[in-house]
Amino acid sequence: MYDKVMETVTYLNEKVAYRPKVAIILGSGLGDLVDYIEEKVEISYEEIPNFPVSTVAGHAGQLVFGKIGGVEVLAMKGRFHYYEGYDMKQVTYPVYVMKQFGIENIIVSNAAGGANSTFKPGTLMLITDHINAFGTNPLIGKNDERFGPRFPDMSETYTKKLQELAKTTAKEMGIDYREGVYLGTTGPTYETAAEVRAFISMGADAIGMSTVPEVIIANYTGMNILGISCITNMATGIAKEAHSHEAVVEIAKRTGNEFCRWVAETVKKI
Ligand SMILES: O=P(O)(O)O[C@H]1O[C@H](CO)[C@@H](O)[C@H]1O
Ligand code: HPA
Repeated sequence: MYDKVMETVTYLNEKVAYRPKVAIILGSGLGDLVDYIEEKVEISYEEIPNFPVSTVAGHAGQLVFGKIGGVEVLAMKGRFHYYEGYDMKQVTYPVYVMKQFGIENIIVSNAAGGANSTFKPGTLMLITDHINAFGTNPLIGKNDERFGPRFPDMSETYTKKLQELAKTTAKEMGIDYREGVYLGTTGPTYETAAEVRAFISMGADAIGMSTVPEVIIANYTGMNILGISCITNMATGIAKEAHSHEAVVEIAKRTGNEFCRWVAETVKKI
């Protein structure tokens, strides 16, 4: 794995002059953030050695390098989900690459169902912590100390300093946000109402099918982490209507503007 990662990193180093310290993983329907990136260099996943290819609607499959307000960034437009059939090492492969490429701060975003009944579609939630309900862990297997320790601590997974920065920025910009716990499951089924009740009793405020594996690896490799969920629907049992991915993407796109403004301004201060 290490050699493969380094091969990918060498390719990127040769292909682009940018050396960003900040990366952003864009969730379903949140790809418009790349419109805030100037002097872009875009690379399709197909072109990148050892990179998996994204198959989900609303996920383009490109690495986008450039600048937001003078700060160099790397945006991942299209992520890999466990339910697509990738194994956990493939799902998290880009995060390993980012770390070796020099990324120190990662912003992870997602579209998620609201489990906290005080949320509504369009609510932006700053992730304060997560629950891994995938039933597996991307670090299962032999550990390679060149990436990180065998038993990573997760007592401050979502970096307090970045949370404070995002909160201050939101307040300055008049952006409304909530805070909460993200619970990640495998999908691809949306939850049953009984599962949502169980997840709420476990402490979930938002439910999705991504983010947790990437964050586990970002924490393991020693990155600072900021997470934002865009609540696109209320979770099953709270919502009156049935779910569809088309509706998820549409709401994410519609409310994505606030998300993009918030992330762009926060990036400038990192
Ligand atoms: O988490 P992201 O990739 O934003 O997407 C969310 O939206 C999709 C379901 O509609 C799932 O992939 C879920 O995880
Ligand atoms: N559940 C799981 N994942 C999701 C949801 C949901 O309600 N909405 C968007 N992604």
